[in-house]
Amino acid sequence: MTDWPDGYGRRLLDEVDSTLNEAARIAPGLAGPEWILARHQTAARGRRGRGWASPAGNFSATLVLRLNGPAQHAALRSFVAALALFDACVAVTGRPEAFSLKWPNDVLLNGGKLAGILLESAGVAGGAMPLFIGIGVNLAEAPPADAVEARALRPVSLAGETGMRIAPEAFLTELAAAFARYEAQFAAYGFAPIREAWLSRAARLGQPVTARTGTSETRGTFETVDAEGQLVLMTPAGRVRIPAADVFF
Ligand SMILES: O=C(O)CCCC[C@@H]1SC[C@@H]2NC(=O)N[C@@H]21
Repeated sequence: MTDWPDGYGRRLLDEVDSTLNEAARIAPGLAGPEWILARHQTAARGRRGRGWASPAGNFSATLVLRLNGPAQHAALRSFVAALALFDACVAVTGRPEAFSLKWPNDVLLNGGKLAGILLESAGVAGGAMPLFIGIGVNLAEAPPADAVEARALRPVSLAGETGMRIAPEAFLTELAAAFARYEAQFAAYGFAPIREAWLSRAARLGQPVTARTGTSETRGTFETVDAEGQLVLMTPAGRVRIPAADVFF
């Protein structure tokens, strides 16, 4: 059985608007990192202003962290969280080959989108930056395919793809333990080992992908992720580094 990691708090809510909103409300009173898990969210949000379906049975949580390091390290926590999510998925299913990571931080199962991460921050308070890592996993149910953009990957659920029913509380224990391990590695050795581990689980490495930023699109071969976490594409016009985008396969 996996132990809850030392130094991390947790609270369980029946219903909340969004665990990200709850994180912002409680952060000023927290002394250390805290996981907030909600059975149901009434106003969950996804990346780039999109909504996020959050029915009971799915995993909906936010980790509140206080960061003392350089501001650019905050965004790299999305790779730490994605790796932890990957490991938690493997821990509960025993199927490492079924999962992969899509830049910057989606978890795929059998090639469909299983989980997403949304990072938010709340400005500097007392020298430490509060960072909120919102994580949603379709443990029980996935939204219908027509609820996502035309070129987006099909949404999948863990139950639908594997027949396994995993309780959000059990998933949180695995995720919190994995996050604490990778966070300790990040604190000790920086981004390099996190980057290597992320790349070894990456979907479509060496293959053509399209990165969309606003209204412009860049098509190229997915070469790597650089030391700043940027997507590196080799295009006919040369190597392009992309700090933030939606990626389509
Ligand atoms: O668009 C994505 O891929 C990111 C989805 C993030 C959803 C999670 S669910 C818990 C937390 N609360 C929210 O309102 N959003 C995040």
